[in-house]
Amino acid sequence: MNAFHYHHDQLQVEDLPLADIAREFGTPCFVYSAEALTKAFTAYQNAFSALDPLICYAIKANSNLSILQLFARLGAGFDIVSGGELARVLAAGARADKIVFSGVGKSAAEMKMALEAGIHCFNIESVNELLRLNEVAGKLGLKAPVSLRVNPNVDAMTHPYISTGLKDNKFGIAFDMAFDVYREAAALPNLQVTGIDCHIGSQLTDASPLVEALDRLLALIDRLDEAGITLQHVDIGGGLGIRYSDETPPDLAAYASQIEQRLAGRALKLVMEPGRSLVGNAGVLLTQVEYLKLGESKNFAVVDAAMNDLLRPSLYSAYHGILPVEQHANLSPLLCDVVGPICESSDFLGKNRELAVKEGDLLAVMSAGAYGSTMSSNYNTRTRAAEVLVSGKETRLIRRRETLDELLANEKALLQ
Ligand SMILES: Cc1ncc(COP(=O)(O)O)c(C=O)c1O
Ligand SMILES: N[C@@H](CCCC[NH3+])C(=O)O
Repeated sequence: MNAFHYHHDQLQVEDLPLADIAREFGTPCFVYSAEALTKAFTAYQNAFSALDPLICYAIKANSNLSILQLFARLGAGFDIVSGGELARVLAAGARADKIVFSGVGKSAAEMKMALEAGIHCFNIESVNELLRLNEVAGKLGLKAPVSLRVNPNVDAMTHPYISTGLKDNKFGIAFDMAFDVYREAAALPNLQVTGIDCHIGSQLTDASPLVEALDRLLALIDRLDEAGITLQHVDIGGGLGIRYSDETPPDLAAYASQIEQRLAGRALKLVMEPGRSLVGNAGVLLTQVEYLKLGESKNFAVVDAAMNDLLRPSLYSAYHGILPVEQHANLSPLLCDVVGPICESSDFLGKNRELAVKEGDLLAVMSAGAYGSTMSSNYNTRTRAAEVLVSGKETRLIRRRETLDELLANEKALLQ
């Protein structure tokens, strides 16, 4: 059964009505199912078990410390993109040697932090980054483990803003330049070349571009091997999509078997960086209808969550299902846009939805576990939402709702 399901007319998470959570913790509030998170992670472990991969959860999707801790306990490694994310995973109890560090703009200070922590490897995205890391490692008297993030120029066939593996994207080292950059890396004294990496985009609903990218990497790995540069791991990134409405995400077992076939007989450790597919459908954003506003050409359900809580609809015109927490059989549905209180026309969570709701009702914005709370902001001086983790009937507040005092503190202290 889906972790979020109706029991009679009540939408529940696991064994608990979402209405109970709203009553206890208020709205807007992110609610996550521990069971759904666990199932998503173990599905990866099971599908790829023959390869014994290092599954590095990409924490940009959801970096709540309790969620990181849950994954760490299941054996996850982590993919990070900043010193802040490094601090988070270490605070959650991650093993440093299971951390990979991606991103195009690593500062010297971030490199130092990660070197001192002893991470698994740096995914290097440019020649100048390579030179900087060599210098930073040299000053510390350390050798930095590196893998080059290669841009394979493969079309991920996803939204242009979240496509990362094409020539025009800022990410990775161009495929045709990669061989020479590897030779440069191998000649630098404070680096140890250990692997290769790519990540071509997010919310992929077809796995074939991922497999095509791997084929390109394997050809390069063979060429490097002939030149005396032998890699120990191949990191195939993340990117597997989830169902937001009617998409059919790639089948994990079928994807795993294609990877398995390609890695058979090779002494290469598999590393992966899934984000969305581990957390996306394990969370919802719970919100309350403040007003129903009936207009001439449009109706609106004005709710207490907004684009500052969940930016995806505004940023990518992304679709998220919106379900009433209590179903009313005798209420006629209203065709409306579900909008927040923010002063932007792009502040919507859903458009043209048929909802049988009245003021004061609760709504669940579905599939909000990934890129929800992590992309939230304080726009319009709105405090960040609470986050609650549910297991069976048990709730755990895993992030307190931000207070206005906390929000103002950094400025108040400097008032003249
Ligand atoms: C380098 C890197 N790895 C992994 C991910 C995780 O991707 P996804 O959430 O699509 O699995 C991202 C985000 O797209 C990324 O930029
Ligand atoms: N933030 C995006 C995905 C980008 C992934 C980061 N590389 C989303 O909500 O879909």
